[in-house]
Amino acid sequence: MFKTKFKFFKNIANIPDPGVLERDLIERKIFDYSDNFEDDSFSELHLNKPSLWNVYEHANHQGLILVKNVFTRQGQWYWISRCVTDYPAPPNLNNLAPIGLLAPDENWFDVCLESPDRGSSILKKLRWVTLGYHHNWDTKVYSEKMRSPFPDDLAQLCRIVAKLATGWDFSAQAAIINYYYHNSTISGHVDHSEPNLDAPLLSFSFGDSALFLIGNDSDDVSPVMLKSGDVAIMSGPSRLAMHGVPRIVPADERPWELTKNSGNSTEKDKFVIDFINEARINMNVRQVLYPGSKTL
Ligand SMILES: O=C(O)CCC(=O)C(=O)O
Ligand SMILES: [Fe+2]
Repeated sequence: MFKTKFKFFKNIANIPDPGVLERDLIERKIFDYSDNFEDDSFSELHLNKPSLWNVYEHANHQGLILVKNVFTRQGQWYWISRCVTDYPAPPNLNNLAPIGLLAPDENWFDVCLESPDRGSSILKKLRWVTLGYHHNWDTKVYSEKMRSPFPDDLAQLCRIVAKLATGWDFSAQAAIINYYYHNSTISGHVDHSEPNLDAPLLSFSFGDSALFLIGNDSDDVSPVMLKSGDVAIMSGPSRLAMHGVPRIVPADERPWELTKNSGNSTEKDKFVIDFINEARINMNVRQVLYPGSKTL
């Protein structure tokens, strides 16, 4: 059962060797991109040339695509900074305002940077931020009344990655930014809130690694290691698979670090580096609507 495997892999002593995990990944080609995208968007979004990307499909989970080497080092830094400094700002929602730890008009990052006392008490309490159509954690139903603008840069990133890795014309309309610390987990679940369940779900990992578990049937639950810069895509037969993260694993390298940040970095940069050196960030992006629809 998923729960049994989840409990097993929660124990860091049971993390499989990298070689064992990689054995199940089958190399795939990227889709044709020659005339789809401007070269400029690759540099603006800090992406490596697609010829440098490594695309895999999981041998036991058709439609679970893993893409590596998508981002430059600058790119990892850029997206981590967006998630730490910008995306927690209103009108995006977060887990701290509903429990009174932030005012609705406050950005978690500003409070952490400017009010050290309050900041230290909420630093590692930020667990999620939602963008676009806000995920409703109680009803799991999206609503037009709970929608704010979706960031252009993230939408563009998703359009390119989905097209090249799966061939889909993806429209990013909702995202959960998940923040994890050493003992954080996300238990097994299926993401089925989106009216359009044909579109893939895109998941970007930064910072510490995650042991990700996927699979519905007892003998078929597989562990996959998600490292900083990896993109996992749940598409086709894997779109509605049960999945979760039982274990955060300290990163064995820090591909987000730039030499510029090790020396005379700003207060803001220093905060971001200190945060991500002890955390994992996951940008979990969904298309909600069918192509051509503008509202629910
Ligand atoms: O953090 C991850 O890799 C998975 C997060 C997730 O499954 C979700 O936000 O629905
Ligand atoms: Fe999920």
